[in-house]
Amino acid sequence: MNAAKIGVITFPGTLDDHDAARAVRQAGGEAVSLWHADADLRGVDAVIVPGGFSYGDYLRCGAIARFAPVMGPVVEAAGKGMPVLGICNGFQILCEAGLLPGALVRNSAMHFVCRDQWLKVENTSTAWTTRYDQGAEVLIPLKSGEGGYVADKSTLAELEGEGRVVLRYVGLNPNGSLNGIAGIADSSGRVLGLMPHPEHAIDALTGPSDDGLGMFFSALDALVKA
Ligand SMILES: NC(=O)CC[C@H](N)C(=O)O
Repeated sequence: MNAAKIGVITFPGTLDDHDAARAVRQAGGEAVSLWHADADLRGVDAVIVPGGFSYGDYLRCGAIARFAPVMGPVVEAAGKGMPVLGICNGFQILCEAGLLPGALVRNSAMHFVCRDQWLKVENTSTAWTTRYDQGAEVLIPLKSGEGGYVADKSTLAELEGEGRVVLRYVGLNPNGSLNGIAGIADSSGRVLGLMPHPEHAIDALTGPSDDGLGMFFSALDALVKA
């Protein structure tokens, strides 16, 4: 059987596309490079919008990338159930694109945060989290300047009520995110955005853990079952 194809988008200023592609391969998938100017998704089964500084973070993180040609097909495919993972800058882009609610704003301490961060997995039924145990605590690197998750009261209540807060910071809240939110899903559970970087935690030898790999395995499981 052919490996499922997971597209990894590169925008000008993207930083973590290679690590995301490596994580896909390590989990047994085929990583397909997508370029910001692509008009289609090259036949992929899922998409990762990776981290970095797309378009230099000008204006606001993710605010320009959301208009990149490739994002049209991503939004359309997500609407039809394609699994989409937005990591850090990718999460910011998915919020700007309207695939996920709310926004990411400057960290409460007003400086860039780079640390290994404990997270709690609160929803194991999304396309990207089935490989985790409910309530599992995982150690994943976080490195961002605009990582504070905000949303209005009714959106927050909806996210909490529907179990769409998938990941929450444990121990401390590193960026002032409301309710300690580190990652959320859309209502289908197939689009996930998170600020920490699972693609940087795929090898216990180089650290800080291999806790991130489960996300890539989960998506590949979901694609096999689809
Ligand atoms: N690691 C990242 O993707 C960083 C995202 C964005 N540039 C920020 O600083 O918030």
